[in-house]
Amino acid sequence: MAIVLGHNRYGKAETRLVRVHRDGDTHGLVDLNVSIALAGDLTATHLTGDNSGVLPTDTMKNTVYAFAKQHGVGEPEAFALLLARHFVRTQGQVESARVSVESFAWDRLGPHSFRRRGDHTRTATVTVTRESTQVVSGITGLVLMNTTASEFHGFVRDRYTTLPETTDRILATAVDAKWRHLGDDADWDKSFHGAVDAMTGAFVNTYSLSLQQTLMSMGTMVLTSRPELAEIRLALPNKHHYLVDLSAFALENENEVFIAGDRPYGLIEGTVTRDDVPPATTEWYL
Ligand SMILES: O=c1[nH]c(=O)c2[nH]c(=O)[nH]c2[nH]1
Repeated sequence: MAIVLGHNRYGKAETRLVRVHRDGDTHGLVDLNVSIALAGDLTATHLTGDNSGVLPTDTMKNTVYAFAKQHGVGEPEAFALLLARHFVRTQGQVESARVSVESFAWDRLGPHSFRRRGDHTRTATVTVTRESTQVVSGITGLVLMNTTASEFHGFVRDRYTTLPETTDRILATAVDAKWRHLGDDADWDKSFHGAVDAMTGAFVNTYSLSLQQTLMSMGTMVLTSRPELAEIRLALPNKHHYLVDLSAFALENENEVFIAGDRPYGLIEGTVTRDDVPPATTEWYL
């Protein structure tokens, strides 16, 4: 009996690419998850660990980011073809390259502001006692991004701080918010949509020096435009987008090619309150 190697392939899975196409102040946005699998003569590495025919998966990831800079990113099919043909053309030992792309759709909110398409969840929690009624409305999973108009600098530096200061970064978050109503007979739909529009508008229109500042601006806009609301609690994950260092490939990255980070993420939380209203009757945001 002989044990033999069967079908095999390898590659880099789930390279998260965000490509910003800058046309002055107006930006385009492409958000992809790219997976690459190469197959061919890979017997040696499996049988003896001879890697002379193994293009590192790390290189495949780099190629995704470098091609995004060099060629831009249009339709997912076109970008996948570009990558797959490159690996087959340049690597003689590669017989087949499979490139799979997931493309996340974003709707435009402004020249450089976007909302990720897809469902967010509207929430409502009411607490009734013999003495009181409390209505709390909210939203989760409202994903927003500004591709510029966001800076972060002047922060504390200690011996463990490596974060560079920036005057131009992506600011992205998935809004998780709850807000407390003063009464129990509002026009709930109108109030909900008004609050969401106010939050979204504040995110889009605030030139941000920190996500904390943006949080305050969102809460303030909701309370100033919705007199039926007493306070709002916001939990904003800072969905980090890391600038890809393309200098090893003699390419400049002028805030165009980003790694969409998954975790860890910053989590900025805060309550914004009107100071002339009765306090909550329960721990309303838990
Ligand atoms: O807006 C931000 N606030 C922070 O507190 C923080 N911390 C960090 O690393 N990046 C950021 N960004």
